[in-house]
Amino acid sequence: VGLSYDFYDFSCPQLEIFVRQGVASLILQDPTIPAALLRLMFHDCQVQGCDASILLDSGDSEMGSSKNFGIRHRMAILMLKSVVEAACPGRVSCADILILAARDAVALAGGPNIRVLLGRRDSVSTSYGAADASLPPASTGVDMMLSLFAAKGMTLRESVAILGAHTLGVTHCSSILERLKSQDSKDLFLKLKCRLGSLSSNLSFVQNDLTFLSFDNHYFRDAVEGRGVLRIDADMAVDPRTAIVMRQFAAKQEYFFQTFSSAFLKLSAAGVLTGNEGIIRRSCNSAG
Ligand code: HEM
Ligand SMILES: [Ca+2]
Ligand SMILES: [Ca+2]
Repeated sequence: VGLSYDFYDFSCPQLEIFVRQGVASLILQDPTIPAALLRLMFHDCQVQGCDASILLDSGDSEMGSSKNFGIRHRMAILMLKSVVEAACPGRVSCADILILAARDAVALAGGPNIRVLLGRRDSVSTSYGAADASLPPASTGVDMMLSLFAAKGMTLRESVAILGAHTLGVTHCSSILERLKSQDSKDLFLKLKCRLGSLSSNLSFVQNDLTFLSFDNHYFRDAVEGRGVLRIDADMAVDPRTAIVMRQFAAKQEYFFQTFSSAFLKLSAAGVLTGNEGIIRRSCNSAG
């Protein structure tokens, strides 16, 4: 696809060190940063590929889509870019910095150390309509999830593994209103956590798993025991296609880590701009 492991070996040999150290120092200020960076990567890659389109601040910004509710810390990438830009001016794309930051977020939160391909270029434009059409709604079920990730070349187990990203971070109660209103007893624990009254508040939230600051396989253990937070988390534990894989990941963290790593590579390489396509933005929030 035009991506390679050694893309910046000559043009910016210290790149991976800059990003790793930058993410590490951000985590000292806010331990929930890894969750934000990992979701940011998914929401970038899902809309016209991993091209840093989510960072553009034009009037028509992707952030205007309600599907991007809860996206945090886009500024972190702008900060990392300014560190990189000081040493390697005009040479490193925002899209690659975003992928490296997400990869480092996973590793620094205790997950696998994923080797990623580099050489992506940044988009010159985007639209919030594109984001609205391509991002999955909070109510996504197993069928839609599987076709979404099959389109990225993922196998069934890779699709289940990439959802293991929900081992990090939080879900706002306003994102699970359907489950909070249902009469189903399996949704009771969420009602207790969100407490009626503040249901639609943007301020109340639940942890995605018991260890929401650590990248581990607790997400799968929780889901298998009926404590999945989002509909997709809960449904994957009972759908016969995905339930077996969920139980395997719950039992064996190393197997989850390996499968997550190959899924991450596929997500981060799908539909990217390379070569002379796109540009290298000087500042990540504007196409210049
Ligand atoms: C069908 C697929 C998916 C759906 C429907 C989905 C949906 C959601 C929703 C609704 C939230 C909560 C937002 C909020 O209320 O603040 C969330 C959080 C999150 N998602 Fe997903 N997601 C999906 C796949 C993914 C993937 C593939 C990744 C990463 C590779 C990911 C990473 C995250 C993370 C880390 C959070 C926590 C964010 C934070 O704490 O700031 N998700 N997801
Ligand atoms: Ca994008
Ligand atoms: Ca966890």
